[in-house]
Amino acid sequence: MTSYSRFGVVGGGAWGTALAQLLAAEGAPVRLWAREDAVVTAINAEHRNPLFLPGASLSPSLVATGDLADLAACDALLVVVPVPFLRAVLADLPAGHAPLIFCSKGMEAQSFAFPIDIARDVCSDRPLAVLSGPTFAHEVAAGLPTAITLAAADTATAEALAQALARPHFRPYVSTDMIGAEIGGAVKNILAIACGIVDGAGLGLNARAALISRGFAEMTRFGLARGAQADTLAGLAGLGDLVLTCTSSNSRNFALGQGLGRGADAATLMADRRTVAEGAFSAPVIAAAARADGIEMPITDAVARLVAGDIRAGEAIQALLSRPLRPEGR
Ligand SMILES: NC(=O)C1=CN([C@@H]2O[C@H](COP(=O)(O)OP(=O)(O)OC[C@H]3O[C@@H](n4cnc5c(N)ncnc54)[C@H](O)[C@@H]3O)[C@@H](O)[C@H]2O)C=CC1
Ligand SMILES: O=C(CO)COP(=O)(O)O
Repeated sequence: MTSYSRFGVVGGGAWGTALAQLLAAEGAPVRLWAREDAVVTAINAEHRNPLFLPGASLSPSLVATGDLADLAACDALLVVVPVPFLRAVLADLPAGHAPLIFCSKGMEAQSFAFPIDIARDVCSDRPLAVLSGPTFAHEVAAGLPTAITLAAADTATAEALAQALARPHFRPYVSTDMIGAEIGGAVKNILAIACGIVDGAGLGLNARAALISRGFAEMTRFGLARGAQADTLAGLAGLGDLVLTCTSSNSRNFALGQGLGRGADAATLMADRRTVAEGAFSAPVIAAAARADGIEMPITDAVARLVAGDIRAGEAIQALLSRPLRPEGR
């Protein structure tokens, strides 16, 4: 079995930093590329990332760089760049054949591409994998128990990467369903915004449970139509992550929804934010992709219209509640 020991991480936000720390915690050398000079300096000088992962102490074996060329010698790269910026960063990667493991959760505007599709366009000669599941960055950085889906095109690659990433408290479950893992993560971000809206508007726990179930039905309809496996959507990368981020204001998507539910407008909530709420980018994209495919996604559609500022939370809730009654299986 191929083994991987020199990991590089592309992206110095909360999740890239937490994954780099996971791999470097026992002293293994890990290289992390960050876009911000302040992140590179803080990681190398103080072993911290106060911009994106405040409170976490990082291993001295984690070394940051602002130059992607410094990742050329790595034998596997975790790519943790928000999807809207992914294509540009991939185009600047040094040439090589190291596998790319995609950890971002979203769909690109216009192209309707998931990270794996973007990689096939930009750097088709590398093995590709997806790492996705219920994984708050600060918990992984703190060494708390976590399980996650690791999907690759073939079982041998998925098993080799899972073996290299596994730690006593970090358990990757192997899959060959990359599209299922990508769709689970991208759609749950949108549904976390919806659940935050319900919470912010004080609509109660019954409403939240209804949204999680009906949201999962949307995720499943969209996923199956694009070739995802039902087991993946019902697993860690789908339902598992949906439950995590629909029930905690530690989720940036949920917290954004809470603001919308309290009546703030999306533009104000989105202005000047440094951290990402991928669901806000993905909602209009996935809503449009579903519409083009004739797939009903009313919750996703409502979040897309709210984020665009076309409607306020009260109107979105009213529209969802007044939809015609229907059989549960649809
Ligand atoms: N934070 C978390 O707990 C988890 C996040 N994710 C996913 O990981 C991805 C990255 O999220 P985080 O690390 O949390 O980000 P973050 O919100 O902590 O930081 C924002 C990131 O976006 C980058 N960025 C901003 N503008 C950019 C540009 N023009 N070009 C390239 N990069 C730019 C910043 O450098 C920074 O790395 C997202 O898709 C998110 O859904 C997945 C699992 C857990
Ligand atoms: O994806 C996540 C945990 O699995 C993080 O969710 P947020 O991006 O909503 O914070």
